[in-house]
Amino acid sequence: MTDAATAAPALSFEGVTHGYDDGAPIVRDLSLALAPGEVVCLLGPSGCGKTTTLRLAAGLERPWSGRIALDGVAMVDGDGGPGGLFVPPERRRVGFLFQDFALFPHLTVLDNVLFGLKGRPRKAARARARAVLADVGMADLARAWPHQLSGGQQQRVALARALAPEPALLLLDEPFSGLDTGLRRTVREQTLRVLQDTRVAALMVTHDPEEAMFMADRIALMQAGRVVQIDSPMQMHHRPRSPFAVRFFSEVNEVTGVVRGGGVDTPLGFFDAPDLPEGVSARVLARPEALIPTLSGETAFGARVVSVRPLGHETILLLGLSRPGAPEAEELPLIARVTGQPRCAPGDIVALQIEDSECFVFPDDGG
Ligand SMILES: Nc1ncnc2c1ncn2[C@@H]1O[C@H](COP(=O)(O)OP(=O)(O)OP(=O)(O)O)[C@@H](O)[C@H]1O
Repeated sequence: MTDAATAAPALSFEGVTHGYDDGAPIVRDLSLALAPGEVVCLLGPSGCGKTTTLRLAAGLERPWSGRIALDGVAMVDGDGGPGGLFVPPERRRVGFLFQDFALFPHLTVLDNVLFGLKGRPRKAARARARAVLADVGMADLARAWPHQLSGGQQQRVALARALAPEPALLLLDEPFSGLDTGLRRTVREQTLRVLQDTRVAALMVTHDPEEAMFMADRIALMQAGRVVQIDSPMQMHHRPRSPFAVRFFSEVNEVTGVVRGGGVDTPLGFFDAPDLPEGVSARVLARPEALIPTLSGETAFGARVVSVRPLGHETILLLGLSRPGAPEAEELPLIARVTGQPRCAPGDIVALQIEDSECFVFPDDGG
């Protein structure tokens, strides 16, 4: 067995519930465990409780109930009452990286990193600060002031400062959202490399599915205070467990039908549904890339091209699926995403083929 399989989790939440003031709970009975060195992204819509979860791990909030442990050592246990265990933030070995970096403007890069190393012998602290600045590729700028640095460089210094005290866990809250698109990609890659090199476990909040897919060993998808699915990015993509998990990652086409003969017949064709009982209503979610339009192909479905939106290496097609004899106003609107630039134009009729591996069938329970 590997170390990761035998060691205590770097962070664990067991049945943690928390809210603010007397309001409804924001985090609900949440359980989650990060293996040593693992990067987990908390992903979910605005207000679902991601930042609250991070603040609970940091000790900035005391939960109403549940247990939180770092490296197997309890930090919080109990119902939040005076008798329960609660280790304050400064006594948890946790580093933070938040979106506005907040470097101290009156301290040099080196002194910013040294700030987190107070209490260590001076010489050892300087050696550690220089080593961690080298890890993030900022050794040459140790004497610079924050205002002399680009946004990406400032972010790397903030990362060095967070990692300098050798935290057991790094907490990142939307750390790249203040950066513009090109820089964000570069800083994201550098940050991931540093996390992998230092093997620190990290819990990162993001609302950007692409960022979570890129950064995470596992994605914890949150909805209304609960983790509704936790899986690797690939599992999340190939085996979404709910309509919510499909919809959160992209726009989707949705059609419904009733299960008959082991499958469901819909306007987009017949889909196998071996796990659903006969006679129940089912909902099929087809990602835009599941719809493959061709100008000449043989298919049961003809769709009218409503608009063509080139995105560079991909094109989004808005289509209208007609039923024989039905007026245009009753067309079913569909969205397709194709690689490159198709040769069709608005008004063309295209034949649609459906790629089943990008379609998912769920019971239609209104969710
Ligand atoms: N200090 C607070 N006092 C009262 N309510 C709060 C406080 N902090 C957060 N909330 C509420 O808790 C809910 C969840 O907030 P939280 O910041 O955890 O969500 P989030 O998923 O991180 O959202 P976002 O992506 O918008 O940052 C929101 O409705 C928010 O208004």
